[in-house]
Amino acid sequence: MPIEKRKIIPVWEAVRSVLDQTFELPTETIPLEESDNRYLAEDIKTTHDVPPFDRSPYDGFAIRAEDTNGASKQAPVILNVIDSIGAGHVSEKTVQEGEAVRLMTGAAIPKGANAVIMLELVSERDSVHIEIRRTVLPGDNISEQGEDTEQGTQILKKGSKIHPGAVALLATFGYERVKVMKKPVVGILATGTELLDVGEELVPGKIRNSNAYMIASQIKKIGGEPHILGKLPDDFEQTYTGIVSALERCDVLITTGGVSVGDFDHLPAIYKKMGAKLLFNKIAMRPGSVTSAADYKGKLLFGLSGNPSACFVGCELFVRPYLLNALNADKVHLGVLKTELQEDFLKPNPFTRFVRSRVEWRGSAPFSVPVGLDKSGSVSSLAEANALIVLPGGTRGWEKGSEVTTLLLDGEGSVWPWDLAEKSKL
Ligand SMILES: Nc1nc2c(c(=O)[nH]1)N[C@H]1C(S)=C(S)[C@@H](COP(=O)(O)OP(=O)(O)OC[C@H]3O[C@@H](n4cnc5c(N)ncnc54)[C@H](O)[C@@H]3O)O[C@H]1N2
Ligand code: MOO
Ligand SMILES: [Mg+2]
Repeated sequence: MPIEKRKIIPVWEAVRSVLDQTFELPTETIPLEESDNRYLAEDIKTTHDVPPFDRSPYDGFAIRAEDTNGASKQAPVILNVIDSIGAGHVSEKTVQEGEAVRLMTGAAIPKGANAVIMLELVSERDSVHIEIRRTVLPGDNISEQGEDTEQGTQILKKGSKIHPGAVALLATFGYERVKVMKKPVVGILATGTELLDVGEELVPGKIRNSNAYMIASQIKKIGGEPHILGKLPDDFEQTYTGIVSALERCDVLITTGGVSVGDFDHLPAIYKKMGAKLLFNKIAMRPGSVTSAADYKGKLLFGLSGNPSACFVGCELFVRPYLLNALNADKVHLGVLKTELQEDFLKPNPFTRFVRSRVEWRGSAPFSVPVGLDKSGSVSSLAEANALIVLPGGTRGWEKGSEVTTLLLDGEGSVWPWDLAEKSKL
């Protein structure tokens, strides 16, 4: 049988076509303590001023600043202490001329007072008299109501990922429960007669199914809910039926293996039989050139390569933005950093390469060091990789010391890292 000719597209075009497919995720309301790393389904506005009342930032005395006019070492001012409060209490007294209220950090400033002096700066004559030897100005040491943020300010955006700081704000404004996007359910099906379960002993010709677990871990990190739906032998009918029934149980289906041109690579024919609309099945990238995607009745099927590194890269470059887009995130792609390449890649490659690497900082300068075997079938390169060096395809190789774009596997993502590639038509 002649091998079908595939249309090769650049990476950014494949990414774009994935982003053009959208799907709606429902929302759910969950306890604040369970909201870490979830995506907010609504904008959050402050429901009150912070602080909600004028308060003391120090343990000290609330006073009337004008009472200290002219105070000095030689001419100290003596004030009567009329009350003493800790945080959480409000004094019922009003500070009048010559008076002070002893108060602790976080306590509300009593009526009549307009400044606070720290405990260390006064001498206590007895339990009800203090001596002040300096001039205090009105407003000194008062945390004013609303100085941190005012009521009605938009403080967190729909689509932002809930991190510890966001949790602090949600708690501040009384969100015991938080409205978040439901996690997209991602079905994962591994194909390959050679695949053993993780707990099985090796036998000749077989390998363990590592991709399904790797993808599940990537999906969790991205913010989805992975469902490993098992593995299928390289049999057309079984794979076809497996995929069709798996699609009913998830929002997105990822398969691994069987997308190339081999005798047992059934995915292309399965897409055809299903009537799924192919988005792409050949990308000018390495690893992962055979990464495929197809739309079946509004649901996306990602056909990732069986080769572990190719599978990993395909998930990061295409599945990540697709899921994060549905979660309303704004930085749906991997983060970008310019780094100095630490190895020669002198052989020109027509395809853009994504080299598993480690970004290391020497002082304030980022360097990228390729890690492990640079082959798409390699799994060891994934052990230490925290980044992918992007080596645009073309007629030239890349020398050690060149500045290269690097995609970061951890941390904040980016809005669109493909600008350069797009402009140069890579
Ligand atoms: N004649 C050609 N051969 C190949 C081409 C090509 O263009 N012409 N492309 C090569 C490239 S590039 C890649 S990438 C692979 C893609 O292969 P498939 O996606 O069809 O995947 P399989 O053939 O099923 O498996 C490839 C490789 O990966 C191992 N594998 C599969 N599933 C898993 C799993 N779940 N866990 C771990 N490892 C897995 C499998 O045993 C194979 O070694 O095709 C090239 N060939
Ligand atoms: O598609 Mo393969 O992963 O390029 O090496
Ligand atoms: Mg194959």
